[in-house]
Amino acid sequence: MRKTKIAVPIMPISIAEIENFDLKSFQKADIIEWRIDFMPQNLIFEAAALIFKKFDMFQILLTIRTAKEGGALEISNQHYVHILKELLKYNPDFIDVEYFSYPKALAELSEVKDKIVLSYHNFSEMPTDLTQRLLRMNKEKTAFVKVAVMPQRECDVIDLLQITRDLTLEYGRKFITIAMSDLGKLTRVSGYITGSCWTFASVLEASAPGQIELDDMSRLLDLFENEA
Ligand SMILES: O=C1C[C@@](O)(C(=O)O)C[C@@H](O)[C@@H]1O
Repeated sequence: MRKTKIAVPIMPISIAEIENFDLKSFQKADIIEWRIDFMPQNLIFEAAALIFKKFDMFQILLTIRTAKEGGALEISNQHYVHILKELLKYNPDFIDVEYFSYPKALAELSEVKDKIVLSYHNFSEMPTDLTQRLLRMNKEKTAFVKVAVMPQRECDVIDLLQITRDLTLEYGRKFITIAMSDLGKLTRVSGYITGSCWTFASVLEASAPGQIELDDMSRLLDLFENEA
């Protein structure tokens, strides 16, 4: 039984693109991450009805990756929370909330704290205060805490592996940590060692540097996590 869940981001920019997704391509995924930030805002709620219907056999993570954290959308706190609150009617399994960029959002979504993946993304570096950030996020007692950072050197990757293991031993399996780019690829398949409980893999296109294609990811996790 695989330990690490595989999340696959989808980034449709039109209704037709949603209708054309081939579900067979996603069979090995556990979670579908809808990257809402790619969808034209006037189509978000029409798209939601289609996505929750089409991917009803998967767990669904809602993510608005804002421009503040490497995403495609400039958005106010009020609008960020409004969209996420409106989409609650589809009963998503998980909701990504950018903790440091939208500090008011968590309190405004507190009724669904058990669905929240509290997140932090840094596409420039692995910040020296990452452990402090993770500890601060952990205190909010959300379902998961997720960071995706950009390593500049090998020791950044090794440090992230160690930080993840240490926090998991101390606070339990609730951390999702990723070092992006090719340099960081090891962190995407090391959950069996570090305790990082999800990984993100790609179908058709990657939503971040270093993502491994879903079929390869599935084979790698089977190799690392399933008893011979
Ligand atoms: O936070 C993450 C992780 C990610 O950035 C990655 O590196 O695979 C991909 C994003 O879509 C997702 O929201």
